[in-house]
Amino acid sequence: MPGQLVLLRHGQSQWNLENRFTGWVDVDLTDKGRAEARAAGRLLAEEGIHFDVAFTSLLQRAIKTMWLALEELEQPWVDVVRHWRLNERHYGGLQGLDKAETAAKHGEDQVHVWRRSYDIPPPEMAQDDPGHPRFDSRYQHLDARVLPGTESLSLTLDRVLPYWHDAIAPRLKAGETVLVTAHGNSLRALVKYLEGIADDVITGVNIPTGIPQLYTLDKQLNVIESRYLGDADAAEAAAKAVADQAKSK
Ligand SMILES: O=C(O)[C@@H](CO)OP(=O)(O)O
Repeated sequence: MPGQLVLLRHGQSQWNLENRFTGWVDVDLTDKGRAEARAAGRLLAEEGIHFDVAFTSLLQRAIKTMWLALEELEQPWVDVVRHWRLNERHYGGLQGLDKAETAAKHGEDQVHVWRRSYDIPPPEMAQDDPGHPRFDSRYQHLDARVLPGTESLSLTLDRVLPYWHDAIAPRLKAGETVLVTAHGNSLRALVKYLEGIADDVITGVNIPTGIPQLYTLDKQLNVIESRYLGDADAAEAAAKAVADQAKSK
């Protein structure tokens, strides 16, 4: 019997609150985000989940969400593995910009293409931009050629998948229960792969902050069942609110 998989998007971050494109910028959680992370831990406790391993990105909003959820779950001892391949999709030149202002300037349709199309990346961040990941010490051990200056969802999936196959899938196949705490778009990429969602359908998928999504998988890791824990209507409303972030006011 393969194990269970829980996907958890981080709680509200400072730039979720300010409605700014975030990507690889390492913003912290807000108080609300920390509360969401703890609430996620309580939902996992109610479900009686016992994790064997937890994977997360190199960005503090995901790392801290994972800590807080595991603390609330009273499983702070669970093995934790952090990896850059679980980082958020790199938002290129949009990082730091206000989503509604960007929609007012470029049009909602263009911003929807940048946010949700499968294979059209946002404008690229210049290689010499001080915010480029090649100047960030946490990525210094990597070949600079793998570090993105922008990413579409398709490019995000291309860099998440090798890590899924090498590190995460073997643990599930061994029967372990696995937590992946990551980001709106790195998780959309994974969800697209796991559920076999078509390129034109993934554009309508939005992942709410801080609500655990529980997957039951078969031996080949095909999805048997998936559901958000807690109140289904609340999860749906929260996903819609994410979709609406880039409406020009
Ligand atoms: O800003 C971002 O990095 C992401 C996730 O917060 O935003 P969006 O939902 O617009 O893709």
